[in-house]
Amino acid sequence: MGDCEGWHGDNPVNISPRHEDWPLSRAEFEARLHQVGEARYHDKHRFHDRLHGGQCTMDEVQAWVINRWQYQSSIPMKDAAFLSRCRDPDLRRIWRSRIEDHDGAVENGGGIRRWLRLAQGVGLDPAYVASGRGVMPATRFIVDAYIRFVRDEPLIAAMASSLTEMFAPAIHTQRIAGLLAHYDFADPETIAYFGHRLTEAPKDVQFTLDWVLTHAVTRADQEAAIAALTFKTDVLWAQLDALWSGYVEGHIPPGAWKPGEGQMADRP
Ligand SMILES: O=C(O)c1cc(C(=O)O)c2c(n1)C(=O)C(=O)c1cc(C(=O)O)[nH]c1-2
Repeated sequence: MGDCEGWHGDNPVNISPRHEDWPLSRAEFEARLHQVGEARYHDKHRFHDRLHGGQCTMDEVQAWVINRWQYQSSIPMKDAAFLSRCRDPDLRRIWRSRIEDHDGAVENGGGIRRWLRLAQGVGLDPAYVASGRGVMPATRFIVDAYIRFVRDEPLIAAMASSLTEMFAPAIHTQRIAGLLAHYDFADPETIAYFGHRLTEAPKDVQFTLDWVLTHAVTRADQEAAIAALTFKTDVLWAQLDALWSGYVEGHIPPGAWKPGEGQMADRP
């Protein structure tokens, strides 16, 4: 047969795996995950430049708070969906802290209550925001896709989809500085949500990244994890595309919040 290196015809005795099927080393795999964030994370979306740079109108800020509520309030539901299929008590014990971070205890609440404090700070009635009435249809569909993904996909992909949080501390740091510099509503209390995430997200990432790097050992599982992270960057990016179309360009879809609705001042 002579020199047949790299030849993969239908010779049944040639069973060596093709190069593209070889598992990535741990370092290569981790680098590929980071590349997804570098290329596609929503810190590069023009809406964030506008928000952090102080160019958003208060209507745009309110639209962001209302729509992002859909994401915030669904995160514990997607984590509950994850727990519902997880047979390992050690994994469940670690994962449930994500729900605790958002729901908190009765007295002080958690991230969800802090988001509603932000809503109040930007002049919205928190009960209106919590009702979810003003959320755009696109935002609902996108967030719903994330919950379904975590509920239905293999465990490694479900876990890897949360790894966008690797890139979140940098955007939260930018956001804290940008909001404090440019908007009167911003003070340590109204934007407390983001400060808390600076310690919560790295704790989640440390565990999940190690778990994914350790358990995704075949090339197929590694590629599935990278694809899951890519999907999740789409979830985040598409929400901002919808927001831009609705409230920067002014194409507000039927049923979505209209500027002036749900204001704190309208509270009986
Ligand atoms: O403000 C942001 O840019 C941002 C991004 C992300 C993310 O990367 O998914 C999360 C959050 N914030 C966040 O606050 C949060 O609680 C959170 C949970 C998750 C997740 O997928 O489980 N992502 C994120």
